[in-house]
Amino acid sequence: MVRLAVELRNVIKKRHSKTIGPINLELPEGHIIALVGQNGSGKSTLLSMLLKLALPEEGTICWFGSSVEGELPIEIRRSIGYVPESPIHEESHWTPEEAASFRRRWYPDWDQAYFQALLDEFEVPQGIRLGKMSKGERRKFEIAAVLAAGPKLLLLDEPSSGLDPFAWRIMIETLQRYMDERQATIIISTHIVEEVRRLADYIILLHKGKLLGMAEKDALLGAWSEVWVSAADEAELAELAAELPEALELKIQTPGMARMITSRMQDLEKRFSDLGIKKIRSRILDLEEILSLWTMGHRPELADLKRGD
Ligand SMILES: Nc1ncnc2c1ncn2[C@@H]1O[C@H](COP(=O)(O)OP(=O)(O)OP(=O)(O)O)[C@@H](O)[C@H]1O
Repeated sequence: MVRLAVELRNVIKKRHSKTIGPINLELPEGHIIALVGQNGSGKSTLLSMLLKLALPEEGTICWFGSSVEGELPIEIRRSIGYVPESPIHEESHWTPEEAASFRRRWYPDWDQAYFQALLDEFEVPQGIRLGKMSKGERRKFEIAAVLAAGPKLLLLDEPSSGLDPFAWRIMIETLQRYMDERQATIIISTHIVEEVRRLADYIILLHKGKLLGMAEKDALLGAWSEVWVSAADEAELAELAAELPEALELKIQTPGMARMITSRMQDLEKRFSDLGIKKIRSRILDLEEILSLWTMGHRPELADLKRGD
């Protein structure tokens, strides 16, 4: 049976005129889950609710199988690591070493050697105040410090914002290794499709406050194709449309050639040969295009944890 790190049931958060939710989600332990969606879709709000920094108006959230009334108990709070979109000001006058000695007192599993190794690998300058660091240097400190506390659940709000490509690669490898070695659950909000492609086991898509679903990344990759076939004119296009229920967004692209997209390429290929339709070429859509199609309403097959994914 799949163990859940977090479960949300009918969770609704009202933000002025905007409503985030209802959100129903089961987030499995030991996986990396990417939270994607356009600006303002509710990603940061969802992460804040997972820490009880924002409280939903409706619904319930369970952490590691327990729902919690009031504040998060200290043992649950300590098992969650959070890198917010903007760093907290309270630590800005400290050096990395001073901030670490404070955090060390709060997190019993703090691993100083791991913290130091990550600072070295990221080349975070030491001896200067966090508030004086560049955005990327501060981000690297935050990632190192959150991992050193040994969380079971890691909430990362756009963690790579400000990182150079070298640091970005270290971050990707570090998170992957951390998840593999500790069976931790990592929820990462991001706009970077390459990050999703490299890291995510599952993808959650939010759009304008609504949850569009959670899908397995591997099921999404390769799910959609763009296909071009010969079609003389609009009359022939209408015939194609009637004969090819698997084809979506069918239109004449250039004289003599029609373009379509499909999530049922094999069925379509068979139909082409049955009907004598001449395929000119096809290509598999990339993840960015698939997420855009999903946002526009072309829902993929969603993850079904009970099926044992
Ligand atoms: N503290 C707040 N008070 C009122 N409204 C808020 C607050 N925080 C966020 N909102 C609103 O809630 C909606 C969701 O915001 P949120 O920050 O969760 O989106 P996001 O998906 O993380 O966006 P981005 O990609 O830009 O970081 C937005 O319309 C935003 O204006």
